[in-house]
Amino acid sequence: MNIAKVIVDVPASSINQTFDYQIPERFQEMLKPGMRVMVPFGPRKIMGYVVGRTNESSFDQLKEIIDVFDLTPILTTELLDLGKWLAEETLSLYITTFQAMLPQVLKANYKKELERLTSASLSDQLEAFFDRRDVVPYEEVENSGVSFYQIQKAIQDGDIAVHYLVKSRVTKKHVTFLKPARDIHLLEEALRDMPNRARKQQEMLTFFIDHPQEIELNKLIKEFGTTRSTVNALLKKELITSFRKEVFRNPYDDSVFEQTTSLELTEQQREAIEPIKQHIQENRHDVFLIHGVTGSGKTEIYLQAIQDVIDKGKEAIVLVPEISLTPQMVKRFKGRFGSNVAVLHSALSYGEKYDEWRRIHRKEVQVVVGARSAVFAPFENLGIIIIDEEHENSYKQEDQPRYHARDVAIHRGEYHRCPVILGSATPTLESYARAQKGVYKLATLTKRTNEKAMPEVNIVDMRDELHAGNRSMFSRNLKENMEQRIRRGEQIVLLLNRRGYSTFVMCRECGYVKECPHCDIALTFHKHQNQLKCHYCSYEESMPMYCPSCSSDLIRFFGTGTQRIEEALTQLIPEARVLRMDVDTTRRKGAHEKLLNQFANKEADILLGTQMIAKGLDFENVTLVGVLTADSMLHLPDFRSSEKTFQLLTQVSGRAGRHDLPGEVIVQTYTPEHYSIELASRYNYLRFYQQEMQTRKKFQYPPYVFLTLITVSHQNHVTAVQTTQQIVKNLWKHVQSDTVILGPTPSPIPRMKDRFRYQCMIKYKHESDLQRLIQKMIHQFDDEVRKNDLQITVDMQPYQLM
Ligand SMILES: Nc1ncnc2c1ncn2[C@@H]1O[C@H](COP(=O)(O)OP(=O)(O)OP(=O)(O)O)[C@@H](O)[C@H]1O
Ligand SMILES: [Zn+2]
Ligand SMILES: [Zn+2]
Repeated sequence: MNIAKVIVDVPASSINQTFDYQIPERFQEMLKPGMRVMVPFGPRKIMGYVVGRTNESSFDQLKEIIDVFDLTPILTTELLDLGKWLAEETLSLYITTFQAMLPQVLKANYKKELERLTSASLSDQLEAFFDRRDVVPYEEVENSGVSFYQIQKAIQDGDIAVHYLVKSRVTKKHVTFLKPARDIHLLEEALRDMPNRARKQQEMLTFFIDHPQEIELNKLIKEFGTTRSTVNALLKKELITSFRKEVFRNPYDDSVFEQTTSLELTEQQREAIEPIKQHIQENRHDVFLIHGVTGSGKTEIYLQAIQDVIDKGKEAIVLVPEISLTPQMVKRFKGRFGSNVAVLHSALSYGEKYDEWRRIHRKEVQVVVGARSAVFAPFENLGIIIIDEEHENSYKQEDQPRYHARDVAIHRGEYHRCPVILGSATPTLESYARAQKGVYKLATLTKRTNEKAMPEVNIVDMRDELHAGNRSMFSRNLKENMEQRIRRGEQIVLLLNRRGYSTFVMCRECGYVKECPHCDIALTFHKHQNQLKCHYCSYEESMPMYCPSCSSDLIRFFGTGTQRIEEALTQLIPEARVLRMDVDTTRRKGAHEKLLNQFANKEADILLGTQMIAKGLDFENVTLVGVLTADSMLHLPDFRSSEKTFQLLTQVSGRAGRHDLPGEVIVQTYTPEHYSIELASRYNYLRFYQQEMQTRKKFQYPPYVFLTLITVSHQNHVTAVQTTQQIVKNLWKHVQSDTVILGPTPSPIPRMKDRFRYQCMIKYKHESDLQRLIQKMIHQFDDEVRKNDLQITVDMQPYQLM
């Protein structure tokens, strides 16, 4: 087994394969799959991942591995296989899927150093190698008498640690510790011999006699009220010793979380958790969909299921959407499981993320709570994977590799034979349909745990406002209610749904929205050409002057930003204290949290914001939620727009009246009769599901069909069109008879960074080997891609259609 199979770090499809390298003698014993190596590649030296070892190669004259970066594998064999599977499923490169599983720090080649962790004597060679130093640059291993294998062993035994040195050394933090250097009776002897004027030293020595365990230097100085010089005096007399120890930066101070214990479950919770517990006990895989209204106690179910998993000595992954990963959320998991929880969050620094990842890698925790990429946590003994708010689009990565965390979770769940739990108050149609078919197991929670009714939702027809002469963004009803709450010292959340603004055309007189006659999707307004276009089928027409439905000339595209609303709001109700939360006010790190704290501390009456305020927030003083324009998302050029509207309205309504004070929701809309608005106001998910499924069936959208999106971009317009055309033509020749290929059409953003973008959409029911087929089509353009800067991207599960 002296040959290594290596995936090299060259992100090009022509290089997307393993290369064979000879393993030099000195790495023979220690090299394992999942380690990173440095290898010669053409004239360069590059990084690569060892994915296997073998005895034979079809090539002779293999080049040798130059260096090995890791002393323990950073990818388990499961993750290596997962990466391979994921690359094939999503048509990504192997190298990109491996990189996606690792923290940033491990994606590059950093300098390393070895640190001695023990004062016990090591082997002669290692002693010579360290040569009384605590830390030695890794390069010194090469010409020393020690072998890499010896070092590897010492790391496994905990005698040595290896550190990757990232810029500004963020990867590690060292702390100096002190402990007695001699037996206690010798310290006592020294104490008796100490002259009386050395009072401080006496006190400290007494302390060490009473507390002979190691203590952090800074802590000693602070708590003991002593100085460095006293410590130094004792060090010099060799009564105590100091040593450095690596501590992991824990971004959360675990001691501040109040510990909680399991709650007595409600009837509905018990029914939902029972089969999950059984699967955990029997090591069985299945996917469970928990459909529970907001406040129905889904999280408590997760917590108790995880407890079972921990009791079995296994591990748990909990995925939550990035924006829901609030301190409130972290607190619930840390509160139950304390420091047994690692948190993977994009707001952490590279170093902090790396530390959390290593706590998982070293099996120091059994639970990880994190955003999308936490699904790759390097656990080897998984007992459960939970995806909270499973309907969230952020579980889909919109970049290579274009994966959905749900698919990865299920794949890992099958491998580990453990349950996968999807939870939501508004499940995706895809998941709910699977549950209806029995592919997933469904549990339904209809009641809030506190038995409180859901807040009442009032719909305001904005067309009536216009007719009554009110041209502002705020209906009279909303204004009066806001004023009343402010008088009572209660708080208000106002949602401005900004996505989709200025893209669709609507009649403000009658609410009519121009849609594509072939696709049932709002046409997108292109300002420059004054044209309306369909982004699915490339249908287009010119912008009408009058509403085709009521002949009003008040037909126009829609658009207002949060800042303008804030201004209008302070004019309307001058006494209102408003906090604005949008991408602009939350750009800086920690800003999001600060705004929420301000609001929680009642420093403002109104929290005005975009989507990001709709999730997970829980303020007891909020009694009114206003949705300024429920329609804006309804008319996105996206077949999921009704679903997204329903989800958003349901989520945001769940923010009001969660505690003692009753809540109310006011939804302003130009299309009150639309089923997603009407049914969301009555919390009727099931009816919405049924109605939406009919639409999906009629127009052949998921879950009735699968979609694949191919996007081609090039600086030259003609090249982009022709390439797409050719792909479409070739595909037609090979697909099943019931498969449809739409396009080529210009992408929703037809030109980006001076590149023209065209796309085609494949709608299919049965294509057993579509990935391979597409791969073949694309390979024909390999030369163009390499030499002519052509780009072709494939999304096997497109979500962002605009
Ligand atoms: N069995 C129970 N008995 C009493 N209180 C409970 C129980 N289960 C959960 N709770 C409490 O009810 C509240 C709502 O529960 P939880 O947050 O778990 O619901 P959820 O379904 O996750 O809500 P959301 O979808 O809004 O996030 C919490 O304050 C929780 O502590
Ligand atoms: Zn009209
Ligand atoms: Zn169309």
